[in-house]
Amino acid sequence: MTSSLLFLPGSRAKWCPRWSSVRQLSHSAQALATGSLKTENSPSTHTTQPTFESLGLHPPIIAALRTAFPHVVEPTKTQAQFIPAILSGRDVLLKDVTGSGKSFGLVVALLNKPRLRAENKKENVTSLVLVPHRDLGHQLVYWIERMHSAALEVGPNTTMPPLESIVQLLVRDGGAHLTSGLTMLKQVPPHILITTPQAALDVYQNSPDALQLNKLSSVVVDEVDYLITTIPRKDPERSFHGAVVKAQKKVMRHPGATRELLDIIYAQRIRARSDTKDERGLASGLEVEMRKRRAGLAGRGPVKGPQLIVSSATLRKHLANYLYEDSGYLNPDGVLKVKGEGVTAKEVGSQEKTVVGLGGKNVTHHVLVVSEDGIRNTEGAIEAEQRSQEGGKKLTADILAGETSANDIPQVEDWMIQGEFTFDREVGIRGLNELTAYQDKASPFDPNALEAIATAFALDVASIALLVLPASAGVQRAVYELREMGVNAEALDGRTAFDTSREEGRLVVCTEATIRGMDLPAVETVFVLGILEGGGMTGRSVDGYVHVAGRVGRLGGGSGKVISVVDGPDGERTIGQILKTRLGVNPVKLGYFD
Ligand SMILES: Nc1ncnc2c1ncn2[C@@H]1O[C@H](COP(=O)(O)OP(=O)(O)OP(=O)(O)O)[C@@H](O)[C@H]1O
Repeated sequence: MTSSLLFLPGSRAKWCPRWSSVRQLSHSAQALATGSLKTENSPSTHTTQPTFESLGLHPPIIAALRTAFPHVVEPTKTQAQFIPAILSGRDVLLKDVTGSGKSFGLVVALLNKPRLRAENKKENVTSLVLVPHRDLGHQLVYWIERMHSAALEVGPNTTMPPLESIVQLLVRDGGAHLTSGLTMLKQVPPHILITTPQAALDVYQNSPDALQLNKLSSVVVDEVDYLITTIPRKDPERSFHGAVVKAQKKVMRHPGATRELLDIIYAQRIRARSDTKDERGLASGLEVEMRKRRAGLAGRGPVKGPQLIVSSATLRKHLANYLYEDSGYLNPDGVLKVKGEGVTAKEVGSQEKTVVGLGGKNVTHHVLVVSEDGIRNTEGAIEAEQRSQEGGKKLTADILAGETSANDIPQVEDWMIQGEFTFDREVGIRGLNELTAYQDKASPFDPNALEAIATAFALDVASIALLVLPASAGVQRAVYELREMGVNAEALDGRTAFDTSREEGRLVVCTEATIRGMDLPAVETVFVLGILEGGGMTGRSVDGYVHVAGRVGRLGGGSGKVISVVDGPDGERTIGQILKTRLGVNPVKLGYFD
């Protein structure tokens, strides 16, 4: 196996240091990577501000990065911790607030990794990146595309691999993953393959050799808590033991595409792990057995397998424990656990020093309650002036690590464990005018709720707003209803979402499933219809709110509004608990609904 790198202007010898020499570039990067510097929760261990150079990234990649994204000058704290670890091949458990640059940093680090080649010099897929939905895939590809074009700009006479040999996206769009997608994958195995777990599994089942899962160098699971369902560990002191065991069994019966893939990729690690493991009760014993069977394992083997990186803003304890202690996916020696503290506004060029998360200091949260009687602010909402005196709270992912309660046992619905979410893109192709089918069918949406959203959109939004629906709601139907009310609404489409030349004054409709991890810096307001993640007061609904709210005020610098629209006393009580009790946020009044 030999290595070469991407973005290689001019002579490879000049621009393509081997990884061993790259590591010598920076003592601090090495120390971070090997764990001899304390990294978890301790960004202050740096005496000097880390730079992309000091982390060990290659100069051509840094040049392309800064040309394509002029606002990205130096790494965020969290990037400074995990980029060296990724470059050195360590496994990483990554948790930091929304908008702290996790996905972006992952992409940059993977680009920098040595290109994997087989003995016969044929290129292999180096990194497999699993994302929960196609639009996040489009976003990651878009970032790489921009860096690729910038690299050509920086060095127009350079030898540049074509984009498809750097990155490919494999999703189930009309079955393309098994036709043109598969053909391309076989012809030109890309350095980075971005895919939804279900599409990857289909390809594996159809053509096992195409993905070369046994040769990968890295596997990334982005938004891991959306892709892997875990159940809080049973607590014998509590009365909900039966419910836990039932939920665990359901997850084991339907592990979801992500676990199935990881079971295949990490078969050897799992075997080594399960051979030495104390089986601690029904759940783990049964689980190990099921997974051994799926992986077709027998006998003892060495601990091998590609580096695994998992990431989310909301990585709850039971998932982290599962990954770390039970799954067998991680290499027990030297996993780097990054638990970030968010991004300081100072880091992104503001004078403010407050640590921000959940959209941060300049993001306000609002609750509208709708009923037959009209639209009102929630009881107890504070005046905007009062809120600005209080200032923003320090909200970090730590708040979300709360105790397990009976309510946190998720209702394991099929959509939660399938690992792929789809919606009909036909509307974008045919045009909404042809959608007459809805005319004769009663709307599933509360007209008062849509009216509240339409009114707030008209009064409040100058640029782009998001409307986030529960996962099972019909996006196209909501678009239709809103258009009937005169709102310039459209369904989220990752292929066009980043086109900044498009007109503003748009309401982009999506579900909580299809907005996970999306970075749309122009979004100034997020509307949330109802309570997400099943409707009740659970850890998942808190996390759901955090992810959705994190679509505004990205990287701590921006401002914005998150407006929840609920109906009835239950909805009002639940959103109140999520905001005030779990997240420590006071809802603020929207003056025009007084
Ligand atoms: N080092 C940096 N300096 C300035 N901006 C950055 C830096 N890294 C990333 N960004 C910007 O921050 C934004 C958020 O990045 P990204 O989507 O990677 O965050 P995230 O932590 O993955 O968020 P989420 O948890 O919501 O998925 C992007 O617009 C990206 O351009």
